[in-house]
Amino acid sequence: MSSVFGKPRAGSGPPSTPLEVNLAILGRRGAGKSEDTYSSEETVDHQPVHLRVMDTADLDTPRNCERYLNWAHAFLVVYSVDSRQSFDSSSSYLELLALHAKETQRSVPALLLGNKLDMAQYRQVTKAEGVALAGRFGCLFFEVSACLDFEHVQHVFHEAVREARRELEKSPLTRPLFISEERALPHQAPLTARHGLASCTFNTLSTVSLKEMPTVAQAKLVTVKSSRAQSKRKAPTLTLLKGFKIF
Ligand SMILES: Nc1nc2c(ncn2[C@@H]2O[C@H](COP(=O)(O)OP(=O)(O)OP(=O)(O)O)[C@@H](O)[C@H]2O)c(=O)[nH]1
Repeated sequence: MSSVFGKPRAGSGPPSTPLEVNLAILGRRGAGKSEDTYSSEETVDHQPVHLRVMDTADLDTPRNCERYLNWAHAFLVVYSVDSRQSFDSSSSYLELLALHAKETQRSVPALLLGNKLDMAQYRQVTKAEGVALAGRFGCLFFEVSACLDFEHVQHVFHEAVREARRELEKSPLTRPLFISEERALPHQAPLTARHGLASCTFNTLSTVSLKEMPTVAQAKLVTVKSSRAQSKRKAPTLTLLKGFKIF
């Protein structure tokens, strides 16, 4: 799989052109996903990758799913190994993704991730259960500790990129839909991208419409931001995304 990366492909432009990958992180609140939308320049198997990560913040079940279903090239479904509820939710997300794939005839890879492995003494979900759930939906499975194991978390993100890329190569003409419109709630000022990606702004989203994804120069990446999320971002939590050095 890794040999695919870093090699120029017919019709794919110069090798230095970053591969653009949208990754949506799904899961019940508290699973350790963090909560925000980020961009990051990564190198995966010697190839530059412009990775956009949309972290969602559903309370317990999937909601307002259109914002990521048609946007993502890959999904990371996260639960916490010390939370049975979060595991049950991850099952709902995988079912949702499977249904969407069936309806749209578009296969988008999903990876199942059991987080908080450092809390294994409080496990409510066995590794075998994670493996079985992933097997049911045909996705890769990992257990990690976002707090303690940066390398492994990075590996998971890179695996997601590889999976996304493989699908993109299979059907390069199938471009994902893109959430293009937003209407910020009054009194909530837009947040600017931490890494200065001019094409991204992070605002509160109240309405969405879907279009074909524009080129990156035109792109305006938005996500749902709750006021809770905005206040949370100041909290010094150790999270998956922080572990991934997107900050
Ligand atoms: N022990 C442990 N705690 C973690 C780990 N990852 C995240 N946490 C903690 O779990 C709590 C929830 O993390 P968040 O990143 O807010 O989880 P979330 O899934 O985004 O949840 P919401 O923000 O509520 O949507 C925080 O206190 C984190 O510090 C981990 O690997 N191990």
